[in-house]
Amino acid sequence: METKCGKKIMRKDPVFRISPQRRGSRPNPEETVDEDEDVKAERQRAATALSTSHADEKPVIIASCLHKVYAGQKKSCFSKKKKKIATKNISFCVKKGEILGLLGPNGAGKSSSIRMISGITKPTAGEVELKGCGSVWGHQGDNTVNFPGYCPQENVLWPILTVREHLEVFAAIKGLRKEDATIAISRLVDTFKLHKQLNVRVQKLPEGATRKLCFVLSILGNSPVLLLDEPSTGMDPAGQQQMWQMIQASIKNTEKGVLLTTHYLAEAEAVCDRIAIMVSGRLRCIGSIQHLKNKLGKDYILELRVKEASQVTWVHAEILKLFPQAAQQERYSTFLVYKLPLADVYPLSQTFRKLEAVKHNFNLEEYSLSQCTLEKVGPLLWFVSFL
Ligand SMILES: Nc1ncnc2c1ncn2[C@@H]1O[C@H](COP(=O)(O)OP(=O)(O)OP(=O)(O)O)[C@@H](O)[C@H]1O
Repeated sequence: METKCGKKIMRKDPVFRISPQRRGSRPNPEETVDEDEDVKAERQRAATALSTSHADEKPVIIASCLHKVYAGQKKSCFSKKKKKIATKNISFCVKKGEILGLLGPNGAGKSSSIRMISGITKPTAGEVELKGCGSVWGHQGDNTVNFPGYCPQENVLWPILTVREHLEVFAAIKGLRKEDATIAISRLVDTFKLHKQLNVRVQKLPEGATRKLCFVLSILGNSPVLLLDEPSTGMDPAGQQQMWQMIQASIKNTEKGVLLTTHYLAEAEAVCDRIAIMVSGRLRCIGSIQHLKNKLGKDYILELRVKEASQVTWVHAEILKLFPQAAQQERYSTFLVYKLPLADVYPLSQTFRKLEAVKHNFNLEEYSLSQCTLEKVGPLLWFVSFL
């Protein structure tokens, strides 16, 4: 390989990148303050899971008190190195058959977390245990050499190797027997329609196809743990859909677990069973999508379209009379939008009766009452960073 690719390329070699370094860090004893109940409960779950000796009860991924401080760079020879805290004592588990989404703005610490879990980056403190790969960082090391399926954020591939050569090299590294590798590769090539690109060198592939190859390489070998760092970046919508289906299909009714980082709420909502939100290195929220909506989007959105502009003032007054805590969000000519707190909306049957009366009395064209979607919750997520 070295003769073929040259030294420079080998330094960025994906094989070395996926070779986990092991152990050497201790759990962080630092107390965590002002954490929400869901985050605290997850921390406890991770700690308990680490200490259990029953293999059946172990989650697929356990990350406990992961803390990462980067040394930082000197701005000048006179200034001191400024340390950067990328993650602050984060803990979570991924259960069997679960896809956990790690969501957060740029610089939240998602990639640092996934790199520590994959074994590539050494945590400053904390423990990681992966099913089938043993203790990546922590006390009870073993000598297991299985690799997790890892799709890094950057496409770290050999530019002059073809798609086929990548698939074959990765199959060999992951220990697949020749006949198993042939079957697995041909299945993946069919699923992702890679036939035409099989003999194309990576340097000639379009961005979306390169990303797809990275993802395919991560799922090759059937690892029980899949770590996907923004896998769909640069893909077209059809490619994204294919990938989402593949992720779900590959873990359905299995004992595998997936950790997926994403910027896209739509992706998290489409693929993930639970979502963890990271802001400024801290875990701020973890749970099902419904939990997230309940926690961050307690409000309902009422949208009304009035037929005649002359009626708008009357409709507005009526809405405030019926729902005293309604907060008007927008008004475009005859279109009105309000935010209604939960207390004003329940019981829903009564609210719909009131709205039907408004529709009838004020000749509304239409109205809708809906709970915040995850997309609507979106801006609130980033708002959490100011809490
Ligand atoms: N090798 C490094 N050395 C110094 N600081 C780093 C290093 N890697 C990451 N950081 C810093 O740590 C913080 C967290 O970065 P990280 O890449 O984990 O965030 P992220 O949530 O994955 O962001 P993005 O979505 O943009 O990838 C950022 O402020 C980043 O600048």
